[in-house]
Amino acid sequence: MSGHQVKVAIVGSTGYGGVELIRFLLEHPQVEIVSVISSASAGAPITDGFPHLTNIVVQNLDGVDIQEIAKKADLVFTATPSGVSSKLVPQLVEAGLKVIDLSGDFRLKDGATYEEWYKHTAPEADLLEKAVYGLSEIYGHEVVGQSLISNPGCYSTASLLGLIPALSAGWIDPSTIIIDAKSGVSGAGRGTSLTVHYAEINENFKAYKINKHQHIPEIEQTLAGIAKQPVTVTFTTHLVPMTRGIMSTMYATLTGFHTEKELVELYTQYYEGRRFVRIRPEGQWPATKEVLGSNYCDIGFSVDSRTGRVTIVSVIDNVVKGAAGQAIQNMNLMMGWDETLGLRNAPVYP
Ligand SMILES: NC(=O)C1=CN([C@@H]2O[C@H](COP(=O)(O)OP(=O)(O)OC[C@H]3O[C@@H](n4cnc5c(N)ncnc54)[C@H](OP(=O)(O)O)[C@@H]3O)[C@@H](O)[C@H]2O)C=CC1
Ligand SMILES: CC(=O)N[C@@H](CCC(=O)OP(=O)(O)O)C(=O)O
Repeated sequence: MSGHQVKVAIVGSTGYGGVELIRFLLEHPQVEIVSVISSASAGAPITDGFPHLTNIVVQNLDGVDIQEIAKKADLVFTATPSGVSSKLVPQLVEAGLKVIDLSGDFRLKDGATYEEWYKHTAPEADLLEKAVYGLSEIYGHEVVGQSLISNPGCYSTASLLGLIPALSAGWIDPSTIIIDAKSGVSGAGRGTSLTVHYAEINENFKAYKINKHQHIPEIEQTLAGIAKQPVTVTFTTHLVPMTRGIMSTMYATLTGFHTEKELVELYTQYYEGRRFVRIRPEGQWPATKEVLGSNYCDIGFSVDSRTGRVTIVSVIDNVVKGAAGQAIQNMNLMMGWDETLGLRNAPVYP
């Protein structure tokens, strides 16, 4: 497909994930955005809700009309809530479109597990089977040439990229993993709720969904595939009064004696050639601002010889590597392009 522009439509283009897709796709050399779609604001200019796009994006928002989308586009990003994607995606697939879904609806292979954690009706089993889980650095080879990609969760991306090399090498005991994760409030989407109300979150720091977060089964499913045995994790999420960024701080017992230098070498080797994962040298840990606005995941380590545990710190921008950026990375892989196309910007600093 590399000879011509791929025509892309975005369902959910009035949300944070959708608007971030637009920002990156405007710079993508192989893509033309042919339709930006909203269920609530069809017919209005996108600039009504997003004046920062004035003069950059001229399109009016289209409604959700599968046949119209199929006439215009080759590929669709569904940046829609869980429970919405499960209904839209089958129709888009049926219409012959390539689909990259940003919601949690197609990540879990077992429909009953999905229904337990998401409280929505699961998609049909054949589509769950067909959807490729697009954790790009780990399963990018499976994404190539596919037509339905399920983009990973934001917390899951930061946590899994930080854990997989050590687990895969057998260096950590899979039964001892604890993930302590924090997110900026854009992770909750653009819809207003009391949780993200300024007066509730400003100068506040709170844990939520402890042991109940919907990314737990996604993380466990993936880690079990790597460890080739069932894995359970303790997972706590927190809201931080900042706009973007996720930090997953993770703890696990080492199976043998390994130094920080060895961990740096293991991870550097594991992610060799993967531009978007950056391993910090010994004694350095990443901060969320060091990946802001970029598709990078930065990872650092500390080994505690007193306890025999390793601490792994992994950071991403939730809206980029945790959503729109990784979705575009998956489109690049799906199409057989360089995975970095449209995503080469440095983080925003300060
Ligand atoms: N924000 C983040 O950091 C991350 C988000 N995600 C996931 O990505 C998806 C989008 O998230 P985000 O952008 O933050 O969410 P937002 O709440 O900001 O946006 C949701 C979008 O979905 C659209 N929408 C809602 N209902 C429907 C419907 N019935 N039909 C069509 N479109 C609909 C809304 O458009 P309108 O109301 O105009 O119709 C809006 O554009 C979600 O599944 C989320 O869980 C995943 C990882 C990270
Ligand atoms: C801060 C915040 O609320 N973050 C969201 C992130 C999850 C998300 O975006 O939903 P998916 O399950 O589709 O990945 C949450 O914790 O539920």
